[in-house]
Formats: sequence, C-alpha cells, structure tokens
Amino acid sequence: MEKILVVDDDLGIQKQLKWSFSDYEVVFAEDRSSAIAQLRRHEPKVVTLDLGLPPDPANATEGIQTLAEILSLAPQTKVIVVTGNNDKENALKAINLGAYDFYQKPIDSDTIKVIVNRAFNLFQIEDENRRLSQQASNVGSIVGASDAIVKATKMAEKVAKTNISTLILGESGTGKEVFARHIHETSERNGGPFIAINCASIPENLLESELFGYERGAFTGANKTTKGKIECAHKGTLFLDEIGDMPIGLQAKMLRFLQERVIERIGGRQEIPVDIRVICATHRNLSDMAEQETFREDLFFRISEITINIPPLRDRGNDIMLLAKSFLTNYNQEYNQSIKGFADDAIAAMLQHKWPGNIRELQNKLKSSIIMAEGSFITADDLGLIADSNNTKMAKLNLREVREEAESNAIRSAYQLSERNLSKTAELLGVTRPTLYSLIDKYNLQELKTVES
Ligand SMILES: Nc1ncnc2c1ncn2[C@@H]1O[C@H](COP(=O)(O)OP(=O)(O)OP(=O)(O)O)[C@@H](O)[C@H]1O
Repeated sequence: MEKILVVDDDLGIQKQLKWSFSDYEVVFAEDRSSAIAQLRRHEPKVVTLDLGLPPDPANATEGIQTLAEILSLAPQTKVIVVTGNNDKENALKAINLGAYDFYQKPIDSDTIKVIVNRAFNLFQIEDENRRLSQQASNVGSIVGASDAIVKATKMAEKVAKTNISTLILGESGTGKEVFARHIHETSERNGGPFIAINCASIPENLLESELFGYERGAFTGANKTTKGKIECAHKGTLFLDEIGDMPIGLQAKMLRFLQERVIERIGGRQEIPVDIRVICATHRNLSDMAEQETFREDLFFRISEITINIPPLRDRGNDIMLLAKSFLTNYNQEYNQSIKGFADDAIAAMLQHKWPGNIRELQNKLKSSIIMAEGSFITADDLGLIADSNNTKMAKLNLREVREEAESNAIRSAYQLSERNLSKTAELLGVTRPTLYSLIDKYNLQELKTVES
C-alpha cells in the first residue's frame, strides 16, 4: 500500500484525513521534527502539510520551513500544503518553493482525495521518467550509470543545444571523443560533418596545413588546392583533441579563426567564412600551462566557455562492469565467439585494477581475452590481471559487505550529527530505537552506547 504522510497538529483533521485516505497507509506527524523523522522513516511519495504548525500555529513560518526541509531531503515528494481560509499569499509562497498543490481549509474529503490521487499518479509518471532517462544513458553510445557519467552526459546534452565552446577534460582513453560526438549528434548540426583531429599526433609543420588547407603551389609538393579540416567541418563540428599539444605559433592563428570565423588557406589571399562548432579536449592542465606561458591564456578562455570533466575509469565504480559486458557482446559478434561472461576472479580483478589506460585499456584486455579464452567464462588470468593477494581480498567483497560498511558509517555520522543522542540518531536514520540498538550490536559500535550524552 502506498504511504502518505499527514502533517497536522489537529487530531480531528488527522482522523478525518485517515478516513478520507482509506486507500493508502496514512502516517502522521504533528510538527516539523516529527514530520522530518516520519519522512526519513517511511519515504512517503505524497505529503499533506498544514502550514500552521506549532510552536506558532497562527503563522505559516514553521510550515514553510518544514516544506523547505522536506523538499531538500526528498525533492521528488509531492507536497500538498493546507492553508487557512483565504491565505493565498502563503499558498503561493509554498508553490514557489516547490509544493505540488495547495488546499484551503475547511477540508472537503472528496476534493482532497482527488488532489492526492493526482499527486500519486504524477509521482509515478515522474519516477518512470527518471528511470527511463537513467537507462537512456546506458543505451546510447555512452555506456555508464555512475553519477559522474550521468552528470557529464546531461551537461553534454545541454551544451549541444547551444553553440558555446566546450573543453572536455579527462585522462587518455576516458571517452573524450565519445562525448564530443555525443554533443554533435544531439545538436542541430547533426546533419553536418563531425571532423576530429589529434593535435599531438601530427608533426608540427603539417598541423597548420591539415587545419587550414593550402593553395596549389603554396609550398613544394602542394600539387593541388586542398581544403583543411576546419573548412571540411563547415556546418558541422570540429573536434580538436589534445589541444594542449598545439604549437604556440599555431595557437595564435587558431585564436584569430575562433574570433573572426574566417580562414585563409596557406598561400591563399581569400578569406573564407566557416560556420563550425569547435570542441576541444586535452588531458593536460591548460590553466597551469597558461600560467607557465606554454599555452595562450586568451585561447584557453576562448575554448573553455564550458568545461566537462570525464572521470577516469577507476573512479566510475560499477561502470567498469557495464562497459565490460557491453564490449563482451560486441567482441563476441566481431570475433565470432560465444563467451558467456566473467568468472568471479575476473570481476574482482577488473574492479580492483587501476586502469591507467582507461576504457581503451579495458577494450584491449577484453579483445585479447575473448580471442584467447579457453573456457566459456573469462578469468582474471585471461585478462592478464593475475589475482594477487590483494585481488583475493577483493574477491570477498560483495554487496552485503559494501552495504554493511555504508550502514555502519551512516550510523556513526548520524550519531555525531545528533550530538551523541541515540533517540535523535534513530530519528535521523529513520529507524526505531530498538532497531538502532540491534544495529549497534551488529556492527560492534558499543562505544556509542556508553558515551550517550
Ligand atoms: N562511455 C563509453 N561507453 C562506451 N564506449 C566508450 C565510452 N567511453 C569511451 N568509449 C570507447 O573507449 C575508447 C576510447 O574513447 P575515446 O577515444 O573517446 O577516449 P579519449 O579520451 O578521446 O582518448 P584520447 O585522449 O586518448 O584521445 C573508444 O573506443 C570509445 O568508443
């Protein structure tokens, strides 16, 4: 049964609402602190909140404060505020703060039932949406569900709607180009070309002609007029990878292009207008380089109107396994293999490995292990990640251990936050005092019992 929290200090109204909401499990609170405790404990999807709460029921201050706390702790909650007759001002204030709806006293059971049912429906729809958009970040070209990757993907999609110049930062092999492509593909330029160029892999003397093109006869060997990458990206996106490796002389020319949006081919005199979005990436620290004058500060500011940070693979938690499974499916097809999955020691070893080469290293290890594997499950040995004594220790780490460690940490911090008061600790954690006692025993936190203040 869905839960609804009724926050009201009037026992008569509590009774009336319990009767009205017979389709739901109704939990009650009569003031701010009990409301927050009930919220933590029951996680209701819908709350009705009387704005006139003790200690000052004639005033809406306490009710508004309660609303703000509920929404900051559980922003998805649908809060319906109940105001005194004609108290439109506070009702609107509550809506501005994020309340779902308001209702004026006296309470009419039929009407409030309709409002509450609608609130549950909306919660359901929004919840489904949140779930789908999380999944969506796993099905596109970007595999990953860690907070950092979901955040970076959302930033990329917002950036895509504008023409703002974007700098993507991350270690080598983290997926900077994947993100640049994602921006291109979700932008209005997706019908145009996506041109990538790696400034570190092209010899300094060739990079200028690669980028800007040249006229026939501009230099020895220039047999025909050739467009550069910038011109080729017209109406699309130019991805300048490893911009930190661009020679300083060429940086000045690049800056001029970014300011004026016209180029001149080498050996040419004509100014050619080019309409492109530029996305840059680097694993270097450009702001340090600007300080040391190895990278132009003005170019740095020009290319980094917004910065997206792509975290290294070792900081992405279970994304490692999501990526590994997705690559396993691809490579099984590509190499005509039928490997079923990963042995426990392979999973433990993959989660423990530091992946200095990031996703590219994971791909390489998987490719060779899929080709070389003897059995139908890939082992740590197949991956070249032979389990050492630390790996063996990691193999024992399971969800239960993770959960227990997190629980015991949460108990300690709630205890500190509640100034070593066990009742308040239990309230903060949304558990009863006896439950807290048994958790303290379970996790051997006896010191919490002896120093209660
Ligand atoms: N989130 C992801 N989901 C699926 N594949 C990914 C993801 N991120 C990266 N890859 C794959 O990993 C490989 C490396 O990614 P990419 O080339 O984008 O990294 P990079 O940071 O640009 O590397 P470098 O700095 O060395 O150029 C590519 O094959 C890419 O398809």
